[in-house]
Amino acid sequence: MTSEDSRIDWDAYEAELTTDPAPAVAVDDPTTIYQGSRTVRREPILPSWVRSRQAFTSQLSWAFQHAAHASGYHLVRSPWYGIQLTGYSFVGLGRSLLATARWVFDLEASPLRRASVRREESTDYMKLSAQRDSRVRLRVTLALGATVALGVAGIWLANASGLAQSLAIAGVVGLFGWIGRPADKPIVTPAVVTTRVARLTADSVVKALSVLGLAGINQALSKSPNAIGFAAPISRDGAGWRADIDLPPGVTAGDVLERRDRLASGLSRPLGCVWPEPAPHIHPGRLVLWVGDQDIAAAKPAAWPLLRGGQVDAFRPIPFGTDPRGRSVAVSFVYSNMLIGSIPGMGKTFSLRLPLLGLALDPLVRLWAFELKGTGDLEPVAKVAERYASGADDDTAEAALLALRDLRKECQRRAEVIKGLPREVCPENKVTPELARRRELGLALLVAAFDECQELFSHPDFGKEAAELAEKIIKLGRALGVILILATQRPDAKSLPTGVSANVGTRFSLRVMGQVENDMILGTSAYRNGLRATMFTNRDKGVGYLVGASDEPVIVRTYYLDGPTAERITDRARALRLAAGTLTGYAAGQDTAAKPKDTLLEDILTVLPAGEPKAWSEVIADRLAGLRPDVYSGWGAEQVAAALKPHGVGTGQVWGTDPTTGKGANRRGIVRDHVSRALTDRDGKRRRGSAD
Ligand SMILES: Nc1ncnc2c1ncn2[C@@H]1O[C@H](COP(=O)(O)OP(=O)(O)OP(=O)(O)O)[C@@H](O)[C@H]1O
Repeated sequence: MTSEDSRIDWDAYEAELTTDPAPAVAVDDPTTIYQGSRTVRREPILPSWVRSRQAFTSQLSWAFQHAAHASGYHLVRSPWYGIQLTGYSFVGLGRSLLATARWVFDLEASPLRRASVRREESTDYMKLSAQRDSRVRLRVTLALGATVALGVAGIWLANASGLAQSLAIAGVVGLFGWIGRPADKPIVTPAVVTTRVARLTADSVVKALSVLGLAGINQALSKSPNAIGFAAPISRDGAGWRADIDLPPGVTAGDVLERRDRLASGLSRPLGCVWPEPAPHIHPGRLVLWVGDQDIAAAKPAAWPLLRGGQVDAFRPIPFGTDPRGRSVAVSFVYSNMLIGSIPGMGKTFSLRLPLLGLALDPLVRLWAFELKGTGDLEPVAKVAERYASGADDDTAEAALLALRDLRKECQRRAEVIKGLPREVCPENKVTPELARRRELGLALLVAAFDECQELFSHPDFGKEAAELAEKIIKLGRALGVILILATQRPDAKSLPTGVSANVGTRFSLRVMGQVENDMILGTSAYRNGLRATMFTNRDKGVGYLVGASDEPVIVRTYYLDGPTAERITDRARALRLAAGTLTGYAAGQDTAAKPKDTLLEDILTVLPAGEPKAWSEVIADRLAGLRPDVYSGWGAEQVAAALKPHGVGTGQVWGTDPTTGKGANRRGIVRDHVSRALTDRDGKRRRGSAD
């Protein structure tokens, strides 16, 4: 710990940050109360789409889109409907004339009359004939009246406007066409075909569980067909069915999760519809099975709520994705760092870019972005980033390392600022929205993203120092408004330091291949607790387990924002920043990502005069801080050793005298000759380089 550190009670900061301000996104229905063995379920008074503004607007927009779709569909087909109706109208006219004639001449009673003739019942026949005569007389009069009325209407129509004539002709053709239509062939085909999804039943669930090949389930079922319990009736939940299952003793939800594909096969549903989740807070054998009506991978991703416009408050959670049930899931970057991991090509960069775009829409948030693969996927963010670098080379890795060093210093500066504030302004010793808004304090959220961070952490020269710095920043920066977002495609101990992976608050794992990677990203024991990002398939792009954003881990499909959309968002964010006067650094054309000139070797030779061949590293660090406090303040022996390593200068045991105790001791130190030799080598190389 450096002298700067000792003035700050870092542990106190840590202890105060035990609560996560992100609002809970309940996976399990909170209206379910468990009363011993009985489950009582309170049905909500209002349907969920009325209670949530987002659900209400989505329902409304669905209705609108449905109506618009149906109108468009029928409008396009209306000429064809007209042709068909005209054709059928002749048939309809014939049918109508025939039916009128049958009615006028009472033909429906003629079989009765013929029967009375056959039976030679003259009284019956006389009665029927008399009835027919009176009926026909009345009906002929009515028919004549109707014909006269039609004739008058025809004469009026002949003199009416063209529009009235067209409407009348369309009406008559439509009416007769409708009457003449064939019974087996509808003229108007439905615009929306509703596919009925089979209801999820307890029987189908038990059958599907019994084909998983799990001995525990099969043995239990052979003893009792009721070995699989249901904690609550299977019910509709969002656009799918939900079953709360109690697996037989000894079987865990994780066992089932591993066989998600077999479960889907047993249920005869697409894999992307079948989402088993553990509920370890109830017990390890509780499985919450959600079976969606639609394959999540095939479904159109929901639109990002921030797409439409407006500004963002970074102290509120940023919309990140939707759970399989279609509910929005947000991630808070206040007091919480984030780690994203997966095998290549599953959507890490998209998942990292998404919150950066959201945070960019808060003009007070300072953004640093480093993309160590060199594909330029974070390019849209560069327009608003205070620091930005992209590349798979050493220079970019070094720029990222320098950024970490500066973040560390920034943490120390912020801690000093906060310490100096009156208790009533800053009672909890951490950055609040009010403090972040006071620009003179410089406490606005500073979010630094490192995509493909394994390139930095496994770098032969910078890796060790970067890992140490990242761990410190992750532990201490969050209270001070300095937040890291890291994404890696190689989550192993070498590429993702355990000090880093153990301390991040929010974790998002897209598809990974094994338990070790799974637990590196989602946290120790995640796999054992049934959180298995191994169950995702190659089709599940952008789909992962999100841990730490809410009380319960949740499966999330990230909102999909492609490159052009990201550009549009950062254009908006840039305009907001220009208006607020917060566009600084790289985005404002100042090259802050450029490395400051490295004068370490010269500086060491300055503080270690020729008459002093060796000195302890800590002594050198103190002297360097005296020489250039802006560059070296806060450095200790470790930093000096790490910074010298890329120059090929190592440290060794050096005999010296402790200035405070006056006692001699052997400690790690530097030999002046090594430094001057490294300087000569470097200058020689530079000369040769410029000569080439
Ligand atoms: N939410 C999403 N919905 C649908 N497709 C997505 C989603 N997120 C990402 N994808 C798709 O996944 C592909 C890979 O995304 P991305 O480049 O972020 O992967 P990656 O994990 O960073 O890959 P690599 O490790 O190779 O850099 C993209 O082309 C994108 O189309």
